[in-house]
Amino acid sequence: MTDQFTFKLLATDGGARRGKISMPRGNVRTPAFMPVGTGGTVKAMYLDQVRDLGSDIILGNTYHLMLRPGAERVARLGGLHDFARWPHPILTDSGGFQVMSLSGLRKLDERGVVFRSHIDGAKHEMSPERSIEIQGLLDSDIQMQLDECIALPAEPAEVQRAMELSLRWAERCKTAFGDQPGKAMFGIVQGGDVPELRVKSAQALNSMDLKGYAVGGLAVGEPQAVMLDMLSITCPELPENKPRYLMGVGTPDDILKSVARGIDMFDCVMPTRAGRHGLAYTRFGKINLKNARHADDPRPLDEESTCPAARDYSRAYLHHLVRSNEALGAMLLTWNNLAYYQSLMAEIRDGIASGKFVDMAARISEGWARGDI
Ligand SMILES: Nc1cc(N)c2c(=O)[nH][nH]c(=O)c2c1
Repeated sequence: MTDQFTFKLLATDGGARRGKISMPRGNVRTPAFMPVGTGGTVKAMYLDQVRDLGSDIILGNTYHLMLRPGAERVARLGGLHDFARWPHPILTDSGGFQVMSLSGLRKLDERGVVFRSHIDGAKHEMSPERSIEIQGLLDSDIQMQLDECIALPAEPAEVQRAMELSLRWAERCKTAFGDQPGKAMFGIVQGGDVPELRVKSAQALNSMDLKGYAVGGLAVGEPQAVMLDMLSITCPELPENKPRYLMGVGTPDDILKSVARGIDMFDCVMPTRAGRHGLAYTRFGKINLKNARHADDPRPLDEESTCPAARDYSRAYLHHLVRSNEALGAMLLTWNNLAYYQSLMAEIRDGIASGKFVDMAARISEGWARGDI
């Protein structure tokens, strides 16, 4: 056990990195995938199941939790770990991204954002300081700076304005976070699809000597090639001895290609949201269980999987559950999808450690391309 937040780079294979984040609530093996636990729950899963699949850390959404049940209420009840019965590390986002994507954003200026709740329309103000305060009330282990993420494509002048505002907000978040040895506040690199702005943002955040760095402003509508190009430009500007977190990413293919460019941490709603919509991620590719072709298929999703949802249920049954909109359909497919994502992360970590990342990635990609699923 440790009372400090530390990152150790254990191995590299080309641009891919194998590492370990250590903090008082536990260790995170990187590259790591963080299941999204929006309102203190990973939808359609028991958190013990999430843990048993190999999840070292989950993500909590500050926007949702501040609106309901409320950060002060969670604090009174002992913090998010006790509230949700998840004693392991939690990363919380700043809330800013979801303010701008979910709420009725009323105003954004130097002070912060003013918005109306998508739940009851109540007015809220979120400054960099308030975002860090809320994440502290949640007792979050890794807290994200408040930033402004703009959708792509965007005018370079607008990208620059948002990037520079985010840098000023990073300084304010660093000051508000103060010195919490066992916790971390990560800065977020912005700069859109403009290489020189990405470099400027990364170098400025680097000079703040933060405990970790996220790459934001991607997975916001740009082609995968643009995202990957921005990673190839950004990651070399970030310190080797700090974790790098790509926000909101992604598909298994996104993850493989982003690990190859130096990313250590990922979060994405894709496996959980897809599971609720009848989609299964497998080593053979993605399977849409709504499709009638599965109605009489006695095969499981993957008879070699260690996950009962993938190994013990026929595609015909899963198709029936999905078409009947049965809750068990969402539960089993979410279970399968998170199991697949965590098995992919374990395979990636092993591939890097053994110096076989490139061959491993090629083999996995070939499996997806088989198509006879
Ligand atoms: N794709 C993205 C998902 C996210 N949750 C975020 C975010 O929380 N902050 N900033 C970002 O740029 C961002 C990008």
